[in-house]
Amino acid sequence: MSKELKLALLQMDIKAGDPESNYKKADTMLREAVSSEIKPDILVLPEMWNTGYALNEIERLADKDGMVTKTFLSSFSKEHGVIVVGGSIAELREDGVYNTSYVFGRNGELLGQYAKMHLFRLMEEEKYLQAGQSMGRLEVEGEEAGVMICYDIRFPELFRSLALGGAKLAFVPAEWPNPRLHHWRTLLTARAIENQMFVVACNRCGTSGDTSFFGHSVIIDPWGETVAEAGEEEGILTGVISLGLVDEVRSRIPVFEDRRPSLYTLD
Ligand SMILES: O=C(O)CCC(=O)C(=O)O
Repeated sequence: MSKELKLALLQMDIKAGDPESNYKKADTMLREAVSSEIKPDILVLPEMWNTGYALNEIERLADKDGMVTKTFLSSFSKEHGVIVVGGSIAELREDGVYNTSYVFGRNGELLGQYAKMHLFRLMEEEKYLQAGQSMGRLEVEGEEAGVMICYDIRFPELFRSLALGGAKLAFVPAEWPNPRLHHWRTLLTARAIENQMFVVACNRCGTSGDTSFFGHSVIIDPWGETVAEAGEEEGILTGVISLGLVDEVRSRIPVFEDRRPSLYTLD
């Protein structure tokens, strides 16, 4: 059976260092998305949407053990019977701050969580954040899926491992800035084509200090075709995908059967 999923990506402007206003904005956009005509099954938020990149004050601003965010997203999922891929937030744990994504199911249950494992040095993440130690694997509507965050798309091994584990769908919350729109599009498209999977990437928009973010949240199918792509403005991007296309593409060009991993060695 070919599973159809209706998606809503919340391309949100984020106020650095102002969680209160960001929670309000997320709440407004989530409500807008569930009442939209498409009636989405899955809603996706961008990266670090609670605090933005207020890294200097991140320990003070971060959500302790993610409790505020988990309560908020879990009750929203349950109230509306939807799946929420909660982008990511700054989460304060005992050993520091993590860039963490939570995914909640239709009954408000936690389907999975993932802390960003590749920290982005260009934005000095490694000075302020702790790196996650495991992949973001989860099951969505009975299908294997993965969550990766922003810079992770530069690491094809991560996507390939998840795809080898059966993932048909990858969610990518991001705060990907100008001027690297070309990298954003190309890397996301490559990850979709090489792994023959859907890639659902939700970027932020707006500016933060000297950094501007181009939006262009996008849904890409396993052929590398764009199902839907946003512009630069704040708003909700919707699209419908059919997971049956993954099996179709994988049987037409059997990349996974044709791999020769025993030969991929240097000696
Ligand atoms: O890799 C890039 O160019 C952007 C990555 C990034 O902004 C991030 O991971 O926060």
